[in-house]
Amino acid sequence: MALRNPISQFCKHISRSSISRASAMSPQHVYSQHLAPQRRSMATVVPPVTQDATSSKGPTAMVFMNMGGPSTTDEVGVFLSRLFADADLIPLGRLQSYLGPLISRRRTPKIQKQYAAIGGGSPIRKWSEYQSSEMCKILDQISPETAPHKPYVAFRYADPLTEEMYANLLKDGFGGGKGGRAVAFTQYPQYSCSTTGSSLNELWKWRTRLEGKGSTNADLSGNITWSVIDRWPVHPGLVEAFARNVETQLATYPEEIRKDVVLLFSAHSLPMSVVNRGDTYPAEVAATVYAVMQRLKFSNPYRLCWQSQVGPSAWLGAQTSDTVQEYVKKGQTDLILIPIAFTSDHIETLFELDQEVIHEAGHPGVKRAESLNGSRVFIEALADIAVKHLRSGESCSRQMGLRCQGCKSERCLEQKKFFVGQENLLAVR
Ligand SMILES: C=CC1=C(C)c2cc3[nH]c(cc4nc(cc5[nH]c(cc1n2)c(C)c5CCC(=O)O)C(CCC(=O)O)=C4C)c(C)c3C=C
Ligand code: FES
Ligand SMILES: [Fe+2]
Repeated sequence: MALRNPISQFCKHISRSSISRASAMSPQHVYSQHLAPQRRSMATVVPPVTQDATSSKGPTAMVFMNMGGPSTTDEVGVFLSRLFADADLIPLGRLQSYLGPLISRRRTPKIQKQYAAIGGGSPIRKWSEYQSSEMCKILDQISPETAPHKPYVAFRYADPLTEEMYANLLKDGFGGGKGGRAVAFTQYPQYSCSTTGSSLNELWKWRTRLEGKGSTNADLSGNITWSVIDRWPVHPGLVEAFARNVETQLATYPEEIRKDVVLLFSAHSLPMSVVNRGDTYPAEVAATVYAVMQRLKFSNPYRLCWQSQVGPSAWLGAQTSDTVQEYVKKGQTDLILIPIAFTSDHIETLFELDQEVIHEAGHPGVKRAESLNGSRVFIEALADIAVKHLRSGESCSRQMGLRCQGCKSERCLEQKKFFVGQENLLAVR
């Protein structure tokens, strides 16, 4: 990203603390129609899973990768300092190690206020631990051949970090012996080099440090075999989970106006420099939106808009806040905002959408669809994505092997070579 004045860029953000909304955990016990019968029938034929009795390929580590967020306001400073140190997200060139800490220090008080306003921290750790452990319980039932499945969380900027997760994997015996199997499962449904790509670069770095040549665990026969679930933008279970949350919110409008409510899908924006490098995220987000609209039989008019841009450089638009304001000005005051690129609540839903965009719109007809959080349909979708991957024999998607046309990063090159190359090891497992 070309930075004219990096410090002011990242410190000119809106900041207003108002009503606090606590993030109560409310798992929906709704079963997906296409997954539940399959699961029920398998549960009747498959005996309880024990590693010795039923699994030939297990145990399998299921590693949920995400950015993470500060669980308390005290953690905001360190969260931002890690975020601004990440050259895959915010490239500051040779000045990264100087400017990163400076910008994050300047930004911390404002962002602390925002986390305080959503109840004192990000709920992402709570949701990631819940989603991963619930998914593993389902996997033990539907994939006995790779059981037991052990859940891990690896965050890019908050605890537990990738290095902590990797140390736990080794401690739990996944390295050594004949070498264990681990699946890096991105929790970003749509791939971006600044999100999933950054997490994979970090995973590759720690794999090299902890298990590569010259490391204390360098016995190649005992290394962990890795594969990656790198994107799942139109998985039917994901689409179903989003669609049900939209339908639930649509049902709160009087029947006579329901079909005229505008559905505003909102995704985190990207700097245009990243878009122009060839990042696949915008196209994959659009694919999710279209799939959800297909599932809803195009019942309502809709738009995709982009939120959370940081600083004055060019970002992908139209911005969500402008979009809401413009529609309200045009007299369209019944709108449902749908966060479409993240699978649980975070500061950008609970603060930016709820406490800024919706609050400022000042119309009761402007609402938000619930995030996926503890949705049972969603968790069953995760299990379905995982089981298909485990049975595919693939180390990653075909798409992941191709770098962006504008990519100049050695990290991306080496990381992709590594994960694509794991396919040969998977074949002999
Ligand atoms: C799909 C989701 C996300 C994309 C793509 C993404 C790109 C991106 N983000 C920044 C800069 C910041 N992001 C920050 C927080 C943040 N970002 C996402 C998601 C995506 N970011 C989330 C869910 C969160 C909040 C985490 C939580 O609360 O749990 C922040 C920190 C907050 C702030 O200072 O405003 C920054 C900075 C860039 C530059 C970028 C693309 C290159
Ligand atoms: S930036 Fe996309 S592959 Fe490197
Ligand atoms: Fe972000």
